[in-house]
Amino acid sequence: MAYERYRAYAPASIGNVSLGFDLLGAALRPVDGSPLGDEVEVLPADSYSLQIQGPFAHKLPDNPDENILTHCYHHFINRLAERGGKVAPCAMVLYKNLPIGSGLGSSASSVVAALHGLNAYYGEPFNADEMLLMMGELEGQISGSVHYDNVAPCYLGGLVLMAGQVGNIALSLPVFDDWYWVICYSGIKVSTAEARAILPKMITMTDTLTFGRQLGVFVHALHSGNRKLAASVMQDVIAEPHRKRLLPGFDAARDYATGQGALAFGISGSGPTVFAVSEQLDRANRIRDWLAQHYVQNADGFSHVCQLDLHGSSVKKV
Ligand SMILES: Nc1ncnc2c1ncn2[C@@H]1O[C@H](COP(=O)(O)OP(=O)(O)OP(=O)(O)O)[C@@H](O)[C@H]1O
Ligand SMILES: N[C@@H](CCO)C(=O)O
Repeated sequence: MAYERYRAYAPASIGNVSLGFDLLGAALRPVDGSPLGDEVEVLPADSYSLQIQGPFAHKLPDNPDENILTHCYHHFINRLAERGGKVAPCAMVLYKNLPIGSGLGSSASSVVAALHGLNAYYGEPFNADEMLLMMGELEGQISGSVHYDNVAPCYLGGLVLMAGQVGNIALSLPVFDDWYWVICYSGIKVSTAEARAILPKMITMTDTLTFGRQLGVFVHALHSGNRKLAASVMQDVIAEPHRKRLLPGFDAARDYATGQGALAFGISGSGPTVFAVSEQLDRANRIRDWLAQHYVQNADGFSHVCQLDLHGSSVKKV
C-alpha cells in the first residue's frame, strides 16, 4: 500500500462549560476565521520520528517520548497490529498552536489531531466510537483521569454531553447559533492534574442536587430553545469555588462581563482561560478587549470572540 501525507486540525474546547463538570464540553471557532487548535501531519517514513513546530513548541518537553503524540502513535500502531498484519511506520509533525495548561483542551487537541491523522493515513481502520475511546484513554494518561469533555467536542464539534456508555460515549446537544463565546487565556499555566487534586473528594447534598437540577434543566432548555432558561443554570458548584483562587483577576473579570450583560461567565476546563457568553457581538468584542487588557498576565495571553465549531476535527491529504 502506498501511503500519502495527511494533515489534521483539532479545535480548542471549553471543558465543563461551568455547569457540567467532566460531562459537558464545547468546541471553539474564532469568528475572525483564525485557526485555534493544534495541527498534526502524518507522513511516510522508515521509522517513527516527531518534529514539533509552532508558537508553543518550546513549552513542550524536548524528549519526544514525553510528548503525548508519541504515546498516540504507539497506542494506535499496537491496536492496528492486534487486527493482524504488519504495520509500516510513519513520522509526525506537530504544529503546537495551543498553549499548554491553558484550559483550552491543549493536550486533547494534540491527541485528537494525532489520532484523526493516523486513522486517515492508515485507511480509516477505526470507527468514530473506537476513536473516541482511544482519545479518552490517551488524554487520561496526561491529565490524571479519563474525562472526555475536551476530546469529544474537539473530535465531534459542537456542544457535547458525555453519556458514558459503550457505543454511546458522547451525545451532541442542540446549540444556540447566535451565542458568542468570548475566551481569554491569561498566559499562566495551570496543570489539570493539580487543579483536579485541589477539589474535595466529596460533594455536599445541596451541591449535588444543584448540579443535577442545573444539568437537567440545561439540556431541557437546549431542546426547547429556551435561551434564558439555559443561561440561568450555567453555574459551577463543583470546581469554580475551589479553583478560582488559582486565577488572578477572576472575580474582577466576572464582574466586568456580568456588567456588560454576559449571559454566563466561568472557567474554561481547569483554567486559567475564562469564558463569557453574549448574544450581542459588540458586547462580546468589548468583553474581549477588556479581558485582553485586564485579565491577561503576560505576552503568552490572548482573547478571542468565538462561536461553537460545529464541525470538530478535520483531516485532508496534503
Ligand atoms: N502534545 C502535547 N500537548 C500538550 N501537552 C503535552 C503534549 N505532550 C506532552 N504534554 C504534557 O502534558 C501535560 C499537559 O498538562 P495539562 O493536562 O495540564 O495541560 P493541557 O492539556 O494543556 O490542559 P488544558 O486541557 O487545561 O488545556 C504537560 O505537562 C505537557 O508538557
Ligand atoms: N473536566 C476537566 C477539564 C480539564 O480541562 C476538569 O475540569 O478537570
